[in-house]
Amino acid sequence: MSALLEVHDLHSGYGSSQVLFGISLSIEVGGVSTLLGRNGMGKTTTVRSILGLTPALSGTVRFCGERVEGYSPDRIARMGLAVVPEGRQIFPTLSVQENLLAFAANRNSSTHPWALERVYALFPRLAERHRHMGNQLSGGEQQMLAIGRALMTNPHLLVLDEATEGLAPLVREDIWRCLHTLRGQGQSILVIDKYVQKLVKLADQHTIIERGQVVWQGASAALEADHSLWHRYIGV
Ligand SMILES: Nc1ncnc2c1ncn2[C@@H]1O[C@H](COP(=O)(O)OP(=O)(O)OP(=O)(O)O)[C@@H](O)[C@H]1O
Repeated sequence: MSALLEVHDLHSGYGSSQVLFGISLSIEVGGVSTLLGRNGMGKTTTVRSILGLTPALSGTVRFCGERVEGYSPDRIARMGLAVVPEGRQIFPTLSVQENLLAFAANRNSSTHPWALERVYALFPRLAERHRHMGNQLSGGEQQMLAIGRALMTNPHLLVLDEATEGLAPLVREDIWRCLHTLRGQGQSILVIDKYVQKLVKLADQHTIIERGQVVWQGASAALEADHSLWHRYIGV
């Protein structure tokens, strides 16, 4: 397998406040990886820096074999990097269907691209609500819509930042089920979340960060076996 995303020694921050101090991680094609750590440790900033929203101070970001630091967020997104951001950011005054169609594209040149029917099969709830406006949806439905909208771009890499945050346990289960399905279909995914118990079942590789630095990296079996890591760095 070849690396889809390779981040090397990334330093980044906001104005004079440096937040990342040398983050390195990589995701293989078809791989599922996580970024873990307590609140405020730099997970979202890492994603923002990969996407070009927060410019890197130094270090390299390679996506699909191309150096992308300095590229605009739009250009990186068009290369096939889709982020489901914290807070979902769906369009409140567009219907479910209009939200899904808003950015539809075939960015990974798939022979079996995502289309409305496929998203509705993954999330039957969205099919039932397809005429409802974004602002009429529950939190869980909004999250499903945000994931569906990202999939409609047919991304090489899907990044989920706290996708299960604030959701009821049953709805959370729905999101995990969907991510397992996507994994089975070969979708490369980077997940930021705090439910380690679920993540060790879903993902292959994990990166734990603390105060903007990588403190541990490894496979699911190693993370599952060492609960002291969970307590020390993730707070569970
Ligand atoms: N726009 C910003 N301007 C200045 N500082 C910021 C900004 N966004 C985040 N920070 C700071 O950067 C640090 C890392 O935040 P970040 O959001 O990356 O953490 P996180 O690990 O994703 O945590 P959370 O789960 O709380 O989102 C924090 O100290 C935060 O206060």
